[in-house]
Order: sequence, then C-alpha cells, then structure tokens
Amino acid sequence: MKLFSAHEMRAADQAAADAGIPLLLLMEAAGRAVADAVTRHFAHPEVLVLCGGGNNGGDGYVAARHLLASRRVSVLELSSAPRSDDARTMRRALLAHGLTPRPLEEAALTRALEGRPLVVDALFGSGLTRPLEGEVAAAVARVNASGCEVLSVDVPSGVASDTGELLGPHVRATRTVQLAGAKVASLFHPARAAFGAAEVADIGIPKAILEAHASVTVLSPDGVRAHLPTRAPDTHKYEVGTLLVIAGSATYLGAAEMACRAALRAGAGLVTLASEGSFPGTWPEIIHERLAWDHDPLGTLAELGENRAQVRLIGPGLDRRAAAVLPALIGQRRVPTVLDAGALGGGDAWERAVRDHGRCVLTPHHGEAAKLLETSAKAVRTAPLEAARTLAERTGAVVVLKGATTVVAAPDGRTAAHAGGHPGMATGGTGDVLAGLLGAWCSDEGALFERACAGVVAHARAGERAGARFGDGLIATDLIGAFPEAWRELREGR
Ligand SMILES: NC(=O)C1=CN([C@@H]2O[C@H](COP(=O)(O)OP(=O)(O)OC[C@H]3O[C@@H](n4cnc5c(N)ncnc54)[C@H](OP(=O)(O)O)[C@@H]3O)[C@@H](O)[C@H]2O)[C@H](O)CC1
Ligand SMILES: [K+]
Repeated sequence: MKLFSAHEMRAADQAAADAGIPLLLLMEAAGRAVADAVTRHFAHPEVLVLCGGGNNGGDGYVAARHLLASRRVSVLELSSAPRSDDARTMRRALLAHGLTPRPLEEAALTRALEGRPLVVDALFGSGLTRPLEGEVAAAVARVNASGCEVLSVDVPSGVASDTGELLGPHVRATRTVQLAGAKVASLFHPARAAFGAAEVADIGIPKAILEAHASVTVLSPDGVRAHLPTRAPDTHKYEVGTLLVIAGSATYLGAAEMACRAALRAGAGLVTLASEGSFPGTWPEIIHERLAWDHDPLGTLAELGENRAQVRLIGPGLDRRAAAVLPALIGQRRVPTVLDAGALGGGDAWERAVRDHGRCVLTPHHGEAAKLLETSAKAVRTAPLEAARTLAERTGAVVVLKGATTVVAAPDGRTAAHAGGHPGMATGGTGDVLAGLLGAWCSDEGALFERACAGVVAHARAGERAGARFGDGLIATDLIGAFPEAWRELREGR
C-alpha cells in the first residue's frame, strides 16, 4: 500500500482527469464507497451527514444520496464555504432525490444528535489549510461530546492530512474511509488515533497513476516477505554473514550484549564484539575482542580477519572516547555498516566519512536525527518522512528513523513507513536489539534498503508478540526471545 500527501493525491486526481476520468466520477465513487462502508459496518437506522463546502462535502452529498434507500438520512451543511462545481452538482443530485440540506447551526445539530444517529463527517478532507475555529470548531466539539459513532470521509475533519501532529480541534472518528490511498496522518501519532479504524477505498483511479504519484510505501509483512534472509541447506557460517559489533562501555555493556544476542538470533554466522574491558557476557556464542580506546583501537581492529567482519555494527552503548576516531573507524572497512546510538556522531568529518563509505545504515531516534540535521526534535516529529529523506540524501546512507511509526529512507528517494509494534517497546534496549538484527540482515550489500525494511517489520512483530505476553512491562531481551517465532510467522505469511 502507498501513502499519499495531499499534494500527491491532487496530482493523481489531475492525472486521472487528463487520462479521461473526470473528478465528478471519482467523487461519485468516493461517496458510494462511504455509503457501502456505512452499510457494512453500522446498523444505525438514522444517518446524519455533515457537509463542508469543498469536495469532501461533495463526497458527503453522494453518500447521503446512496444511503436514502436504506436509512433515514438528514444533511447539515456549512453554507459559508465556497462550493466546487462538482460538489454543487452532487448537491443538486441530492435535491433531485427529495432531500434538502439544512444549515449546520447549533440548534439543528443539537437536535439531530439527540436521535443518536451515525454521523458521517464530510466537513473537511485533504484541503484543510488551517486549524478549525469558531462555529465549525464548536460543531466538532459537539459531535465528539455526543458519544455518537462517527464515520469520517477521507480524513477526520480538522486533522491535517500530511502530518501526525494535531493542528487543533478535530473529529474523533470511529472509522475513516480514506479515498484512493492512505493519508500520511493515518500512519503517525498522535493524529493516527483520530482516524479510528482506518480503511482505504478504491475510487477508480487507475493503479498505474496511483503508483506513479506516491513516494512512500506502507510496509507490511506481505510486502517484505521476499526480502527476508534465506539460507541454502549446504551453507556455512562465513557465507551467511559474519558481524563485527564495535560497541559497549563500562556503563553500557548490556547494550552491546543485547545487540550481539539479537544478531545471533537473526541468523548472523558469527558475532564478534569488540569492546574495552572484560566482557561478562552470558552467551558463549559471542566472541570477545579487547579494545583499548586510548591505545590504537584502529590497529587492533585492523588485525581482525576479513571473514570475521563481513558486516559491522558500530554504536550501541559505545564508549564516549570512540567519538574521536569515528570517521576513521567508519572508513576502515568498506563492508555494510550499521551506525547506531554513539556512532551517530554528526559533524562534517563524520558526515563525509559516512558519505564516502556509501554502504551505511543509520538508525537514529527523533532526537538523534534532530542533532544530525541540526534541527529540533519537534521538527523531526512533525515531518518524519522529510527528515529521514533529507538525512538519507545528505549522508548517502539508508536511514531507519525509529519511532512508534518507523520511517526507512534510501538515498535514491525510496521511502517506507511502518506503524507496527507495541507501546511497551518504549523501553531501554529495544533500539540495541533492532541494531543487532539489522547488523545480521544487512549482509546483502545490494539490498540494504529492502533488508532494513524487513528488519523493521520483524522487530515490530517481535514487539507485538512480546507485548501480547508481557504488556507494557516488556523488556528488550523479551524481543530477542520473541524474534525467532516472529521471523517464522513472517516467512510463512501468518
Ligand atoms: N483522489 C481523491 O482522493 C479524491 C478526493 N475527493 C475528496 O476531496 C477532498 C479534498 O477536497 P478539497 O475541496 O480540496 O478540500 P476540502 O473538502 O477538504 O475543503 C477545502 C475547503 O475548506 C476550506 N478550508 C480549509 N481549511 C479550513 C478551515 N480550517 N476552516 C474553514 N475552511 C477551511 C478551503 O478554503 P480556503 O480557501 O479558505 O482554504 C476549501 O474551500 C478529499 O479529502 C476527498 O474527500 C474527491 O471527491 C474525489 C477524488
Ligand atoms: K472529513
């Protein structure tokens, strides 16, 4: 499935019109799809349709017309807003069926809501340009307070369709029928919650046109299945990808160990941890190489044979003293390299090293991305797709921007987002686990973006499994325990 910005959707509409499918036809299909969704999901004998002055309102008039056959329908409309030609046409068609919309005024709305109707919210869609205020904001508040179930058309009114951030007053929908494609806001918190159950209706825009106008893929288990690592029956450990993990410090040895364990469970052929001090690890499978950050660490690492470091992961719990050698460390081997946490150093020399390397995967959370982009965490949260894309373009790396919805961006512009997982994953160490499994799965140099996408989905699935068992009390190592079954489910299409 693809994700659309309002601009991309308008361009797709225009391309459809140019190809011979006028907007009026799309609007008819949109309203019909909304009426079908009402029939499928709601048994209310009464339906109250609220129409705005734009094309979202046009969809509402169409839905009202189709619902006349099976429900008692009334329509309240905003009269102040201008009406598009198509919305006007659909309003006339409704009048021809004997239903006259009435003005959306306080008394009329209060009376209508007393009958506990299903409310169809067709006030504003993707054309919202500013926060709702005055009478419209009051009407939305009244609908929310009424306790009536609400089906929103395309976008809950008041939600800006291009961001997960909330502008102001908005409808809290029970269900939203998104038209032609999912909207950005439906995938990102907190706006995501306003959509209720979100579905996408086909309104007759040809698939090729939709594909050509959307730049973001919504990740799904089905979508990443082809990119899960597989192994031949006669393979050996040096063929499935060995991982060198450069991580840990006196305080954060656990981060390094969790990354190593995750990598092993994700099928790494051999995992070597290079860190300072003695390693009290409880997994004997992890090979430990001693590093001294103040005594030629690069020399020590250079001695490790190529077959021990077909992929590198640098960063989980990394000792602060590593910062000074980061650019040289990144450039030391030309193998796929995942940079996490302490290895997301930033600065000109760092950025040059990442760009020159050309095979890096960066895994920042919002705060780390903000630092790398020299902006605020709020700016990243407001526009995570753009933030991930900009960082990927600037560094030439695949960027995995972690969050409740994770964005993956490639330097060539490919972008994907995934909203799976469990709120319990907001706990220390789950990022180290992701870094470890990406280290194991990014052994395919030609498919770093695809493998990163698969890793994000598998990590989220492990979180869902662990969340089902431990709820909000899940801890990062639970993800490692849940990972093998999550991987199997993805492989088997369950
Ligand atoms: N391909 C598709 O998905 C199709 C979708 N359809 C539907 O069309 C809408 C988008 O329609 P559009 O007319 O562009 O926009 P809206 O209906 O959302 O409303 C825009 C009007 O509202 C005014 N506006 C914007 N913000 C506010 C506000 N805060 N308060 C008051 N008024 C506001 C705006 O006017 P301004 O010039 O004042 O900004 C517009 O007049 C989409 O969501 C679908 O439902 C098509 O029906 C079929 C194809
Ligand atoms: K709406």
